[in-house]
Amino acid sequence: MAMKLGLIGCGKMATALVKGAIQAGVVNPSEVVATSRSQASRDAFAAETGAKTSDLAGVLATSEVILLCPKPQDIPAALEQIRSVPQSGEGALIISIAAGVTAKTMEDGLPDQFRVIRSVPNTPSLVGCGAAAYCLGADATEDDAALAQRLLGAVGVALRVPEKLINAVTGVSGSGPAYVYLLIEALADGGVKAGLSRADAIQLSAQTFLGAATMVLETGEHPAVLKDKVASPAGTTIAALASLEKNGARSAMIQAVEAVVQRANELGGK
Ligand SMILES: NC(=O)C1=CN([C@@H]2O[C@H](COP(=O)(O)OP(=O)(O)OC[C@H]3O[C@@H](n4cnc5c(N)ncnc54)[C@H](OP(=O)(O)O)[C@@H]3O)[C@@H](O)[C@H]2O)C=CC1
Ligand SMILES: O=C(O)[C@@H]1CCC=N1
Repeated sequence: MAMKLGLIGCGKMATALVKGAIQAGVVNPSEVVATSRSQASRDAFAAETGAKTSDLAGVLATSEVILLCPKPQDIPAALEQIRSVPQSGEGALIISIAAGVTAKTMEDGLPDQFRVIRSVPNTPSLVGCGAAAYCLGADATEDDAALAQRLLGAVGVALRVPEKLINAVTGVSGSGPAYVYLLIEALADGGVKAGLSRADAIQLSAQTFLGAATMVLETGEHPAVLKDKVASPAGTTIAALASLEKNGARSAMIQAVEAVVQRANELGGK
């Protein structure tokens, strides 16, 4: 069953989610209606997805589920605009994707008839490989949770977590693709330094990340066990691992997640 999906804000993350959901068959473009601050963004979204666009009132009037997708700093204005539209009927489920912004902030800023789910998707949703989590606001129902699970789960893995862990999710999987792109590029740089062409190095590097990630997910083995299977005694890999440890690779990643949690807390007003 397709869902009547609305979007408030249709930038990069919204486009990735909706295109992924359309490809997965959980959303039909003819039942998606989006609004954004600028006409240019609305036009770009319609061209990318085949969805309709409208003003905010049109989105609110026709949608069962609304993805709220402005930047965290733009959420207060978006909530104010929603409040200024005369409401009738039972209201929709609002699924926010804004980093750091709490469910309570959204509930306090929305008319009473809206229910809220707070989520953290990521851009690989575009290719059906998303990693997302969500939590329920005070008035969201189990049916609402099932809807969020169906939408986010159609484009990858979707976990339900308590809200206190949502910023940690942002640190691992919401922002995570950016760290992985940096690592893919860096590994390819190493290959180029050792003589590979840029194109070959990027392909080998990206495929290595894909293969290693697939091994973790499909074998269920702990990453440390899989790592040990690559590292021969007195071999090449252990020399590289020693170099990575010496240069703080592991602690750099842990600190990256901590930095996200701190920034998300700031964006959430903590
Ligand atoms: N990018 C990512 O990987 C992820 C992003 N997020 C979250 O997703 C949200 C969007 O991020 P991203 O897609 O990267 O950002 P973008 O800037 O690409 O998209 C934000 C969109 O919101 C629109 N917008 C701003 N204010 C309003 C408003 N009042 N009413 C309607 N539309 C509005 C903007 O409109 P216009 O272009 O017309 O000015 C723009 O289209 C953020 O809150 C971010 O924290 C979460 C997980 C991952
Ligand atoms: O960088 C950001 O703030 C957003 C949230 C998670 C990924 N991108």
